[in-house]
Amino acid sequence: MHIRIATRSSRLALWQAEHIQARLQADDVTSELVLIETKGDLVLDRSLSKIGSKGVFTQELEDQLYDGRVDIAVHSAKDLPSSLPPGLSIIAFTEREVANDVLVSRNKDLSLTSGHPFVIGTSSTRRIALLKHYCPHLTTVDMRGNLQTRIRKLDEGQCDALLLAYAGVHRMGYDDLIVERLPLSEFTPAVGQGSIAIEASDSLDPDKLATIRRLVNHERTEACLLAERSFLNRLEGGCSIPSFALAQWNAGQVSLTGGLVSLDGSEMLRDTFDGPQSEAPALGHALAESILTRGGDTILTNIRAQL
Ligand SMILES: NCc1[nH]cc(CCC(=O)O)c1CC(=O)O
Repeated sequence: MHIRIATRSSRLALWQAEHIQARLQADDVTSELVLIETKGDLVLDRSLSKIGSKGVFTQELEDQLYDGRVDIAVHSAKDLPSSLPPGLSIIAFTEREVANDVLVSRNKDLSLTSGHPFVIGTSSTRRIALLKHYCPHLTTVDMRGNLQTRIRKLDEGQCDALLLAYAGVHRMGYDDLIVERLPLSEFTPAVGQGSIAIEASDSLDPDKLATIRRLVNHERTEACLLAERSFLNRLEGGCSIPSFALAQWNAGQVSLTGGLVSLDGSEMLRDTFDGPQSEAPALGHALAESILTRGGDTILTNIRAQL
């Protein structure tokens, strides 16, 4: 069996695609990578929320899936919109890496809780809003580009620290620069953070589908991500909305915590729902309903007006 894999060409994307290749190789499946640039890679002078929330890092890969030029596309699960274009599905999720956000700096003394002001580079609306809520003494500067670019900007002095996903920092070998791992209870990650998702056309050969699922999919992570993605889907939020959610396995059940924070950090809504694996999508829906009825709908309306 031979699998053609579409991937972005950033170092992180290549690491992830090669990780999938290694998984497939365990069963003598051969594969090749097809490197594709996306709008999110090419347009670096505007924030993601201004480029457009949906499919900024995925659309050009999806075009290849439709054409049948590739069998699968490999993405950070976090970068995949909560509803996919017709005819495309996620067929597998890898076991989630440590999901936390981390503070990255050359200065080991920096901490979000020290009370000392400093400047954090990030372009994520979620991270900016959470920082405004929990750490109003800190300031942020816009920082886009891949991980290597951001670390260069850090070294040039454009900021004192970066706020990043542990998963990407670790995969790129920058663990030495981690000065703090942020608590999941406050800096709850973005939906999907830390897992790698495999996207395919619904017309993918069933033998390939079964083989890829067997070699790559992690069932518990899949249940957790179904819960998180159902939450995001109900909020109709892409990566431009400061929502957050993390589902975890707890005594045989899925426990989903998530919510929404206003852009200025002043309003914070959170809730937790637990249930059996089979009800994972319903948990996401219930969480979204809770957040929306408690004022989340107004927060979302305001956010959409401001972006
Ligand atoms: N938004 C970009 C992005 N998409 C996935 C990751 C990291 C890897 C992951 O979370 O799986 C990152 C960088 C970051 O947020 O620090």
